Amino acid sequence: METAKMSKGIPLSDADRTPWLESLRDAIRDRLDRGEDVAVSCSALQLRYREILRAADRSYKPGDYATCRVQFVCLRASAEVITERMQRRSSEGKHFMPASLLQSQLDLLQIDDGEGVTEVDATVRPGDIVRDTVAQFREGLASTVPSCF
Ligand SMILES: Nc1ncnc2c1ncn2[C@@H]1O[C@H](COP(=O)(O)OP(=O)(O)OP(=O)(O)O)[C@@H](O)[C@H]1O
Ligand SMILES: O=C(O)[C@H](O)[C@@H](O)[C@H](O)[C@H](O)CO
Repeated sequence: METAKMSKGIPLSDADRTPWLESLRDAIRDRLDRGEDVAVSCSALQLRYREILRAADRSYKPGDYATCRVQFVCLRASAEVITERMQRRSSEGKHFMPASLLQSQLDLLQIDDGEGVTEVDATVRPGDIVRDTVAQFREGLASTVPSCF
């Protein structure tokens, strides 16, 4: 239903997104409960959406972003780069989402300093994006561990 709406160029509402975010939260919680790590790729444009996903960590206290087991990476690219990628993808008939919806997504995107979202350049090759992401996480973790040497 949501994909039909988007393919007509209509942005989703919070009511459309909430059940999807809650089911993702439950899937993440299942993995965490089993002691597994998991990486999920989804659109979590707003703080309130990310708070739903952070609740996958049963110990999460709202606002305590740094200690939450759910951490976010924002893949950054300019509107021009994203538009070009989306147009290529929809012209190949590979995706339901038209490039005309991009502006509505950028209007919603909210990443505040202090929330601790890791930002990574998404214009490089996919393998380099992964490498940069891992490096940034390592740096973040290293800064929380006191040096013994
Ligand atoms: N690092 C990259 N370099 C070049 N092209 C890329 C890169 N990452 C993604 N693309 C291309 O951009 C388009 C969109 O990429 P992708 O499917 O990863 O976006 P997404 O926003 O995660 O997906 P979705 O819209 O389904 O959430 C695809 O056609 C993909 O091939
Ligand atoms: O919340 C939303 O509006 C949707 O999740 C969209 O962001 C798309 O489904 C996603 O980007 C895939 O193209």
